[in-house]
Amino acid sequence: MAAMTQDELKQAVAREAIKYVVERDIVGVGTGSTANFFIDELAKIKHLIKGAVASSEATAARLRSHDIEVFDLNQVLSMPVYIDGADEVNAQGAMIKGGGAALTREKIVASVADKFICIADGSKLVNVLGKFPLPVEVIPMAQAVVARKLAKLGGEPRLRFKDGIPLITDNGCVIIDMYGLKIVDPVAMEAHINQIIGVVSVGLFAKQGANVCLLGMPDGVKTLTF
Ligand SMILES: O=C[C@H](O)[C@H](O)[C@H](O)COP(=O)(O)O
Repeated sequence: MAAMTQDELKQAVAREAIKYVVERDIVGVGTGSTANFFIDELAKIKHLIKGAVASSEATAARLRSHDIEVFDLNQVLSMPVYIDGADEVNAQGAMIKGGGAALTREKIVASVADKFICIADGSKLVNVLGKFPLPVEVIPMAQAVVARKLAKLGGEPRLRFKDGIPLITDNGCVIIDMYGLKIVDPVAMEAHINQIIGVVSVGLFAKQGANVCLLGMPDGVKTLTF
């Protein structure tokens, strides 16, 4: 039997995540290629849910393309689950996110949900977070001062570019990626970066990490519960 492709692994966890969707309620939806597979699965049961809250403009557009109603978070008091991918996850459920530049809205939507269901192919599980560059969303005028402060943490801060120009997020901000940072204490690192003036948010989801992680493995979906 041929080995499963990464897309097939992502599709498998997206399918599994549907089991966590609560009928007649709102589901928080993340951003990225794995979340896109989830949206396509969600479309198949859209008649059973009330609607969704999106963590990015791209996710909102994909949800709407399937005729899934997208609610403004300001109109939503609570939601049972937030379902999203990750760039790295450790055995305690702490994650690096923001490879798709949606970290801030992802964190905001996730903070309203009762449970964070992380969906990822098995290659995202790591012992120590930090091989994937840690994204930090920053107010543009503070870019240089924040980069200088981030450099003191040991890694190399690099402004993220797209098509030759600095990437601008859905929130009108820039992203500084921290290369080579070994994150031994994710909760402390998240708190430290959060207090740097000019930082909007950091792509470390440690204080509020995943409650469940569905990992796509060659022999099936592995479920980690935290
Ligand atoms: O900003 C993007 C998000 O945090 C994504 O959830 C993360 O980058 C994982 O994306 P993918 O499922 O494409 O690997």
